[in-house]
Amino acid sequence: MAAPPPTRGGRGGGAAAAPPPTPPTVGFVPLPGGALAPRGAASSGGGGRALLRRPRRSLRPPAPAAAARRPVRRAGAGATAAAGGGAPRTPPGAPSAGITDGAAAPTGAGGAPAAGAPPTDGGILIDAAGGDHLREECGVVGVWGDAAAAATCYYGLHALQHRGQEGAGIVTSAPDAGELLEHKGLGLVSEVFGNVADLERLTGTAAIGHNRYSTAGAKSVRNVQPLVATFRDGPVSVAHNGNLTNAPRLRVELELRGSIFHTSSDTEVILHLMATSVSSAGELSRRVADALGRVEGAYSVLILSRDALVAVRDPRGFRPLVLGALPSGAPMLASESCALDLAGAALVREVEPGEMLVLSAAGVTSDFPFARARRRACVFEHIYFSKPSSVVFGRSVYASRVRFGELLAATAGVPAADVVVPVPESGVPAALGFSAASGVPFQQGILRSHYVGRTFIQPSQGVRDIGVKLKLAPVRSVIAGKVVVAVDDSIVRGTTSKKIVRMLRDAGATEVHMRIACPPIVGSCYYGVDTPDRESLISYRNDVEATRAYIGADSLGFLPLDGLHDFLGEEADTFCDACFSGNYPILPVE
Ligand SMILES: O=P(O)(O)OC[C@H]1O[C@H](OP(=O)(O)OP(=O)(O)O)[C@H](O)[C@@H]1O
Ligand SMILES: NC(=O)CC[C@H](N)C(=O)O
Repeated sequence: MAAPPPTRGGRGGGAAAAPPPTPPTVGFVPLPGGALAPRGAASSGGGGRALLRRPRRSLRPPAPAAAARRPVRRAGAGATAAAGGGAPRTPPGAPSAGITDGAAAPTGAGGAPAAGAPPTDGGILIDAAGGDHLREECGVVGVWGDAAAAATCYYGLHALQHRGQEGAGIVTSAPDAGELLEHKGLGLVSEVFGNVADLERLTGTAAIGHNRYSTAGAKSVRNVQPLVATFRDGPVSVAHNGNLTNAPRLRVELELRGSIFHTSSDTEVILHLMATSVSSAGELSRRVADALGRVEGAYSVLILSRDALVAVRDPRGFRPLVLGALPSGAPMLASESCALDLAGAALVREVEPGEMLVLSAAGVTSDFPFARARRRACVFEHIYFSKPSSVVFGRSVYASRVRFGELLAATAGVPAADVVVPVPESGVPAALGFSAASGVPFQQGILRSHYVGRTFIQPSQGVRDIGVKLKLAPVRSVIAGKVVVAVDDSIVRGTTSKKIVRMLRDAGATEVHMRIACPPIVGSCYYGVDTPDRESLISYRNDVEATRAYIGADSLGFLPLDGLHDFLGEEADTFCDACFSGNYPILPVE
């Protein structure tokens, strides 16, 4: 794929160097119950095929004392970025253009910001508004027909803790019980379930669980999932990973028809749409299909009633969802395969985009009740979110990251480097790949404290600044007197990179070259990743050279977008890369 024009110094990738310039741098596992064959005409499972099969395949630059929220500036002409290209801009503000498929967001002439963008004056973006670190999404887990359902979910949530640290919860269903049992709260899984009695109280053989980091709605205990509602024919609970791009509009419609919302979460619209479904007297799966047929955006969702567990992935399959089987044969569902691993379940396959699985006493059925769409799996799952031990979208996350590092070494190598140092944790596999491909030795020149969780990295600039120092420490014996290549998975606000460069220089590095194993992030995510507003993304306002100057590195290089596409190969157009390209499969509807 051709790189966009380098209007603003190679936003799409490549490297920028400080003057003097450096060179460019289970087999089949039976489930309890009956039918295993998909029942939808368009089922990818294929008429007689077994259902259980192997898978197919914080820029928050610290503001100078008087600079908080000062006018945005950007690098002007003359930036010294190397190869790469610009990426289209996302439209200003939250667009309301309905659904598009593959439509690039409006771009100003020559790659400049579209109309409505803040003024620029040739400097570097400084934006001191609040915001957390990036790794925030949500994780879901579910199990059916398991005597220890709540405990299995608990382990699954532990394995998925990296996907959300704001709140956690588990809801269980016992056969013949009149209600669903729930326990949830704000905090980490270990905090919410710190009292084992809370877990023991959750009896039942079916359960769903959720780790939340909000993408819509407040960070309040009310919004912690799974959400539970009581319909006239029984209670229903929902756990959702993703973001519904038309939730605000649906909410207004529902409220005008009398729905009373109890949360500010987008997820609640699913419950109200189910309650008001034309199939409200019918079986759960029909209501779910009716409801989800009206929502747009990203959802990997688990819905539990007294009689069934329904798992659905949106037609574009933005967010992951896998099916596994416990040693007993009981089916388990999770955002990532690492949750199956911890619970002792075997990975069976992905839930397909647009697929609805219904787990009940009758067995497991598969259906594809929605209009088909091209898959748009989130490529950032491979770059940053998912755990390296997971298989996501049919690919090993670890292998992807190592390959990103190898490609980075090939496109933005550092001649005469002495040592490759990863920025823990997410930068480690890419640094290994960079080292292997370049022949420069890998060393753990930065160590991560295991006693600092993100709980302590609060959304205030002062605490965030100290947060990086609390979390990461240099190893002087590795760094001193060396030309260091520091490899990280991504730059969001630039906070971490700036601190890392300073830290390495203070530890005696003679040169520090930052290498980033993904393209510059230029757009916010509308599909369940809690990226900050694009105004806070350092690469939205700054070209590679201006970013390099801000973080203070001797050179800065990104994995180019076309390199990422080459890596994805024939699957490239089945991945969503909107945060790098501005190519949004669906735009939000207000
Ligand atoms: O540019 P910034 O706004 O600083 O954000 C980018 C940083 O955030 C992430 O690390 P995180 O702190 O989530 O830790 P991890 O690598 O251990 O997941 C990522 O790996 C970068 O290091
Ligand atoms: N990150 C997510 O998947 C969040 C789920 C849902 N949109 C919420 O905000 O609760």
